[in-house]
Formats: sequence, C-alpha cells, structure tokens
Amino acid sequence: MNFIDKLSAAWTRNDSLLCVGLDPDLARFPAHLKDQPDAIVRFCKAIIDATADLACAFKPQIAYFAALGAEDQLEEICSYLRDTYPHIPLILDAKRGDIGATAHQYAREAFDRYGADAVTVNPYMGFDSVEPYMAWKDRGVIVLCRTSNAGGSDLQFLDVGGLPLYQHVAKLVAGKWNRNGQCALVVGATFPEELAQVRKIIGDMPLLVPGVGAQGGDVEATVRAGRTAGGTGMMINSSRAILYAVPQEGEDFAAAARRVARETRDEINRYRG
Ligand SMILES: O=C(O)c1cc(=O)[nH]c(=O)n1[C@@H]1O[C@H](COP(=O)(O)O)[C@@H](O)[C@H]1O
Repeated sequence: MNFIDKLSAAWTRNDSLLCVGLDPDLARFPAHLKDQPDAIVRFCKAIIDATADLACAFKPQIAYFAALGAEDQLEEICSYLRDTYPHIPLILDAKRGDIGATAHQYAREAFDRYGADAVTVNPYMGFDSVEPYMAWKDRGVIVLCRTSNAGGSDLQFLDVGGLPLYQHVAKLVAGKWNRNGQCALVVGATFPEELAQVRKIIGDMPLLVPGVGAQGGDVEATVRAGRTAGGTGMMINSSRAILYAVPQEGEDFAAAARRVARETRDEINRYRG
C-alpha cells in the first residue's frame, strides 16, 4: 500500500488526524530512564504503545537521534513501528535538501535504512533535489511550504510574480512536481490563514501541520482552515506537549502522554465537520 492510501486508512481506522512526533530529549526523560543505555528506545516504544490507537502517523525527528549518535536506536524504533503497527505511517522528519546525487543518498537513508513511509524535504534547491525521492513510488515526499516558525516569513512571504513564495511552492508541488501523486506539504498550525490559502490551491492533497501544543497553534482554527470536504487531509503534529505531558496522580509518563494525545485527537475531531 502506498503512503497516501496508508494515511487514508489510518485516518479512518483510528478516527484521528493526530501525528505523534517523536523528539526524544534525554534532559526531559523521567529520572528512572535517563541513565539507561537504551533510554531512547524504551521511551519512544512506551510512547508509541500508549498512543498507537490514537494516531494517524508517527514522526521521528532525526536530529534528536543523530545529535546523540543514536541512529541505531532510531533504526530499532522504526523497525518496531513497522513490525508492530504496520498500518500506521512512519514519517521521517529530516527536512533534507541537496543536489540530486546526494539527495539520492538521503532518500536511501530515509526509505531503505529507516523504512520510512514518507520523508520531509526542503524545496529550496528545486525539482532536481526533490526528484530522487520520487523513485520510491510508494513513499511520500512531504515538502516544506509555510513552516510553523516566525522566521519562515523571511523568505516564504517574498513576492514571486504576484504570489507569496509559499503559494508558489504549493502550486508547483500540487501540480508539476506531483507526477506520481505521492507529494504532501508542510504548513504550520501557527498560520491558519495561510493554511486556508494552501488548502484552496492544492485540493485534497495531504498536509503535515505541526505547531499545535508546545508552539501554541489553535486547534479549532487549524482544523477549520486545513480540513478537506471529507473532514480529513491533515496530519496535525504534536511532539513535546505529548511526550513530556506532566503525569497526574497515578499516571506514569506514558499514561500522561496518552491522556494528552487523546485530548488532542478529540479536540481535533470536534471541528472536522
Ligand atoms: O517538518 C516538520 O515536522 C516541522 C515543520 C515546521 O514548520 N515546524 C515544525 O515544528 N516541524 C517539526 O514538528 C515538530 C514540532 O514539535 P512540537 O513543537 O514539540 O510539537 C518538531 O519536530 C519540528 O522539527
């Protein structure tokens, strides 16, 4: 099953547009895990098990692993995800961008080494830097469009032939670049007006929408702006707010993560229409 079909099936099966981000930060781990050699694997597996029935996707952020030299732990987590929850898409957040020959190596890393269903990429270097990922026709290529950070406006709002650059990217990716129907776009939940503009341009193409939770994006505004007519079309990502939810009485970290994931999923569903 290709990425888009797998995502559609996960939206339905778990009645969820919530993407759980896996951004493991040892400094924020529970004390009993911090000193364990396999702390990252144990933490991420516990989060995955606690939220798998509430999520439409999982999104490990590669920098959190690579910074610690923990790529082997990322591999183990990815293979656990693929084996245990094969119906849930695995998105590798790597935001890669490079010349074609190098991009091909990044694609091998994402799709062959980690077995990701989709990867995030940066469009700044143009089509020949994105095309190598498309050789894996059953995988998704998720292109940065209007990112969630304030500084995204520095370039993404520049006027290009009468359109802000991010809208130009949306048109390109939904049109010429989407040869195999495997593309999606990243638009931050922190910018619901732009999210609505992008949705108008791209039809039903899926959107990865980070920025609810720790970055303060408004869930209602996000869902109303980004949903498709069918009430889907988005992977709304939350990472830190779920991973580091403060346990209430009787909860461990995984139960707290589950509670916040459920609340977030349910809040999203309230506005899907
Ligand atoms: O591509 C992404 O996932 C991404 C794009 C973007 O515009 N903004 C953004 O925050 N992200 C990622 O989404 C996650 C957001 O994490 P939280 O702010 O903790 O929910 C991080 O892993 C970011 O790297």
